[in-house]
Amino acid sequence: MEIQNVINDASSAAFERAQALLPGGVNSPVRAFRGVGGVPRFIDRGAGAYLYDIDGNQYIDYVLSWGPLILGHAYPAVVEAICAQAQRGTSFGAPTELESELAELVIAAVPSVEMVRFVSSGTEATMSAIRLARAYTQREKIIKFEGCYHGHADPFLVQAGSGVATLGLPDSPGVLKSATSNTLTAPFNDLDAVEALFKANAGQVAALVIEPVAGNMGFVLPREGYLVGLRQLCDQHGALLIFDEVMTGFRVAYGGAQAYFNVMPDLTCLGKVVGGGLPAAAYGGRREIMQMVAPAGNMYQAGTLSGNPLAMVAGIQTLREIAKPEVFERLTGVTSTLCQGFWKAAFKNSIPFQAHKAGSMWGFFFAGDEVYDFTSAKRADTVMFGKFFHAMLEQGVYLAPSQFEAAFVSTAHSDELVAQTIKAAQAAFASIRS
Ligand SMILES: Cc1ncc(COP(=O)(O)O)c(C=O)c1O
Ligand SMILES: N[C@H](C=O)CCC(=O)O
Repeated sequence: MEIQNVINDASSAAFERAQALLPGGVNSPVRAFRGVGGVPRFIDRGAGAYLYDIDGNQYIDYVLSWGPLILGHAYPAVVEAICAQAQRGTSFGAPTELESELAELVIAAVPSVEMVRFVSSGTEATMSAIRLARAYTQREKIIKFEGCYHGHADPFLVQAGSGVATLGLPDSPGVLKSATSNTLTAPFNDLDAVEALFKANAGQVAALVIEPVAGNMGFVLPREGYLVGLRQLCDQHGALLIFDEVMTGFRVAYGGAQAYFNVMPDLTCLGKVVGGGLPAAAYGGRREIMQMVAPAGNMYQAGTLSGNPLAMVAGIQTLREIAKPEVFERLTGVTSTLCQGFWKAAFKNSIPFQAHKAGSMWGFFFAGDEVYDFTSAKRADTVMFGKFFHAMLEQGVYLAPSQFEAAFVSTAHSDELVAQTIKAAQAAFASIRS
């Protein structure tokens, strides 16, 4: 194994300083490396597919800011657009034409979206979408899935994935029982469980919200027919279907998971790629439902920095670039090569393992049996994951520091970098065997 990145003195010092100032030394839990141990790398800069830490180590980055950077770090057209906009002002608190420009791109791309409202984070998007669903249906309950993560708003912090799963936390203290008493949960990929919930709560379910491809319990694909089945159950029971495409939007396909699987939700939440690496997110859907949002209607939702011009131009440039047909063809090919390469290397070392993908989003488990829900995801070997993660980090490959996260590729991940990553994986599997 070719070890490159073992010196992390500067990151260690920075982490010590940060821990005295910020809870856990970070501003979002998974970054703290608690799922894998060790010192989180403090980042100096990013360029293309690479991250550089403050000790001068270079990494091929498969986290990409947790998904947004589909063009890689500091993509020139995006940086130029942000700089040009910054010269003209960073925020106005008044409408700009940029918001309509990005809205037109979103509506053209995402098949079920006819109108859109921009917000600043995925959390705001999902929180607002369920408020809207409740207002529209005049019902109170929602169904979510074990291991799915929809941001940190109170009603969603029930059996949540991502950092909640990484840290093995129970549902969060501080969240009132009354805030979650209308949240029903079902296992992912189990239509019968959803049908039973609808029957037991007849006429009370406003919406079913799902990550159509789960990326916050690790990467888990929906089984054949599952999303169509959910669509049918929602129709039968008068509930709205909400796809949380914060992660999958513009990622598994340009039109998101709904285009990839050809299943249309009533409302869609977007984030990450839509802001091109700046804080923008959105919710949108059928015009008739979206017209309920204030000031067109009376469902209230607002934001000082919503539709921020810097974020709008970053989103516009990003979507323009990735709309080119050849982009997704290449991204999908690169992701397939990575998954196959990892899987073959694990197999060669007799390590129970699986890797899966959709478009430019992928993930893997140290598990021999099929992973199809949160329970089976939790059976995966997190100790092996931790060893593999560090073996890769030492060879200059930056993966998400938790088994319960997904991985991403960008247009900057060349065939050469992918080959280098697979070579590192071969060495990592060999080093962690037994
Ligand atoms: C599927 C999904 N929904 C919602 C969120 C929340 O987004 P944010 O972190 O921007 O609030 C995330 C990520 O954190 C996510 O992956
Ligand atoms: N899984 C989360 C988002 O997709 C990871 C981001 C975070 O919690 O910081």
